[in-house]
Amino acid sequence: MTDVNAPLAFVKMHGAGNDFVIIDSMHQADGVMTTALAAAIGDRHRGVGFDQLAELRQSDAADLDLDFWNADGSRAGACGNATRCVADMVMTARGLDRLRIRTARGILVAENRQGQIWVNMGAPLLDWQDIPLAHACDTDHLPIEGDPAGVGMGNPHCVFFVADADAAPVAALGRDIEHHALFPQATNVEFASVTAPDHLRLRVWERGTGITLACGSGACATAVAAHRRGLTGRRVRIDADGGQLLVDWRDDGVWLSGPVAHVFDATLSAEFIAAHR
Ligand SMILES: N[C@H](CCC[C@H](N)C(=O)O)C(=O)O
Repeated sequence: MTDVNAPLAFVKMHGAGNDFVIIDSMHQADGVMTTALAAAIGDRHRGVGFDQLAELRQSDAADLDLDFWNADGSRAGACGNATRCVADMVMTARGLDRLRIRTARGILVAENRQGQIWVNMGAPLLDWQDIPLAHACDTDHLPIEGDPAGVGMGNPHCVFFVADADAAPVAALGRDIEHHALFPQATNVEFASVTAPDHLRLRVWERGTGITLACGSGACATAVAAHRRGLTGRRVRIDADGGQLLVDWRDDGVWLSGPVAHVFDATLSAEFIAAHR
């Protein structure tokens, strides 16, 4: 039996500044994470702090299963940057060029192309039921002031195109739109400006976390929304606050790449685990 109150080792990684705690539970019978424990680890004062926590689990359908938690302990159905970080870590450790990762969204494929890791985040969800929205509407032009677009990437996104993303009120508007009635499961909120037909500037308010330095699924959703509106081609560079992401919307799905950093390895004490489980 696994001692669920044993010390818990984790890896801190950054994907373009998107900040992750990664826990490897591949050799446990069950995952160790709970909502309460994720929220405690996610608290930057009481715990460690992260934008998302990702837990690796043994899979009967892919090379590994991957689950995501937000800083408030809520679950996220997709996390592109953490998927890239985990793919990089596991492919390096196992000497693989290709990896299949099962998330809540389904099986995602990661590939090493000339030393650069790409993850296929799957086809964008563009029907209102799938994002999901509360009622039928044109997902390219949501009935919200500012004319945002709605896109699902396994998690909901509300994308505003603005003249200058750097001047956008990300915190004030992000907090409001996150819980807008049109989004029954709340939403991530993107503020994007078009720099060139292959280049966007992006700032993000993440559901369950707040402002982050980058958001992979948000970058994918923004690239999809921009192309749908005829603003960009299918392959774009996206400048997030913490680094540059690459998005390539191909026939087989939306591919995501960008920088990855292994920051440190550490261990949470048994006392911390026992107090917060
Ligand atoms: N940072 C993540 C997205 C987190 C989304 C999460 N905040 C949600 O509740 O959907 C990414 O790289 O895709």
